[in-house]
Amino acid sequence: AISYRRRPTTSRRRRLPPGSSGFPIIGETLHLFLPSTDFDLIPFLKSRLRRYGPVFTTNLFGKQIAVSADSELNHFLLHRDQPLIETWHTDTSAGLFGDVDINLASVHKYVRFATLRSFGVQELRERRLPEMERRVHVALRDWSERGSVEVKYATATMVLNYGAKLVFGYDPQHYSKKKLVDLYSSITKSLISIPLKIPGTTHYKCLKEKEKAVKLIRKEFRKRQASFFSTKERSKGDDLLDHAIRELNDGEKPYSLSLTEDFIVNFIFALNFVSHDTIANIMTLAVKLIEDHPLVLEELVAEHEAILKARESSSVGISWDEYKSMTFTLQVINETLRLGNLGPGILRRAVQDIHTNRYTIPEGCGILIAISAMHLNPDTYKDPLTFNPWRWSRVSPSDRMYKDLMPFGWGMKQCAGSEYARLFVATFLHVLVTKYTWKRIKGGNLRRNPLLIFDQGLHVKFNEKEITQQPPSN
Ligand code: HEM
Repeated sequence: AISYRRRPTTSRRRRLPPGSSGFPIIGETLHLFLPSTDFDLIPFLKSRLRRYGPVFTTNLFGKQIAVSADSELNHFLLHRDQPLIETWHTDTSAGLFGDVDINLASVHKYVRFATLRSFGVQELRERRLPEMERRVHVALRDWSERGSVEVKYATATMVLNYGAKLVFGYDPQHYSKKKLVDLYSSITKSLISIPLKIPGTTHYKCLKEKEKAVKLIRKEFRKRQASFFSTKERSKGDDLLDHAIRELNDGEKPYSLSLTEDFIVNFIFALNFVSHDTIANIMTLAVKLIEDHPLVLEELVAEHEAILKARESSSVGISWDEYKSMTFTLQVINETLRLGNLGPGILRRAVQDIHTNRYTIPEGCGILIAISAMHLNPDTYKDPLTFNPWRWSRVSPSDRMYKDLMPFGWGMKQCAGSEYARLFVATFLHVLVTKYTWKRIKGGNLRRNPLLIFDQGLHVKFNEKEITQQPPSN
């Protein structure tokens, strides 16, 4: 077992984890871009873990990084968080999202609080479900009327339009210029790109798209700010922006944070991004995986038809209790999240020397908490590359399988949108399997660059199910 100390033992003074640093400056960065086969770990992680064991050092993007696939160490680090470690970004994502410094305690608390106020369990339970389900119905009906649909783009549109509505009242019909989803789609493409602000580079184009998205959000901010002062009546609006504007103008300083226009606009920009791309990826993966596993589809259909059958005729849509009773669906979602691994892991930086009984991770060193490697560890998950939702039946929260499943992170900074994400995917699957069938037309091949992408997209034909006439009962 690993143990932790405040100071290094003299015999093991500052022993770094094993590893290699590659070429000067670029280090081993290029290895990151060697693609994986399907769901497997990227070859770079796989080969280094085999060579050095679960904790090793490398040099990526010109920075020294300790990579940990060690369950115990990762739980410890995420549990302790500050003052031991802090959130960290690559220069590329810092350029994009850096205006919101999540390491400041006041910023972190406000971001969490404001996200949960719009997307937390209480809101989901009391208000969000009917509208969420309605939007899924409308989207699927629309897709079924088309020849073929690219699922990632289609789900991203559905999820972003709903999320952005909750955040700043976005309605795509009111915007004639480029749609928000298209701006964000181009940003996704360059999340891992070399951060050169030179015209023509991917990163440069991406920053330009960010400016357009920010402009659109800022325009809405200023419109509401003006009406806050011009109308005598207090706005009763309650999207995230309405709350922020009231807090700003009332000088409330939530969590001692002085809100500013720039902070609010940039926070909304970042939240729109994290709240849709992730969910759209998981929905797309689920569509692919379920089609590839007919027994999974069969059990899903059975679960959801049973829900419809048991439902009182007066209720119109999914209830919270029904969602919580979707045992198999939640297993399918867990398994999709485990295999899906949208990125290699979570980035942190050591704020002070971290001594374990084996190594020291030095102050300033980046830390990649390699969640993807934990999710595909054969010692924890038998046949880790197999999509097997049944592996989650009868797993209790104290089991290692359960503890090591951390697609949403773990500890103090665990994802504030995790329940919203699960609920959205469950609602989508409910409507999909009860009312539609689907067939892949083309695409569906995965690659990690090292973030998960569908090379040619996933093109699917959706068809509405023929409703079989029930014989009249006597
Ligand atoms: C499948 C979907 C999602 C995945 C896999 C995911 C993953 C993650 C992960 C791994 C973290 C932790 C990062 C860290 O520890 O540094 C995180 C944090 C966060 N996520 Fe998500 N996320 C998802 C959906 C969402 C959604 C839908 C929202 C908003 C509605 C959201 C909002 C946030 C926020 C605000 C944080 C920061 C929390 C904090 O620092 O306290 N995420 N997410």
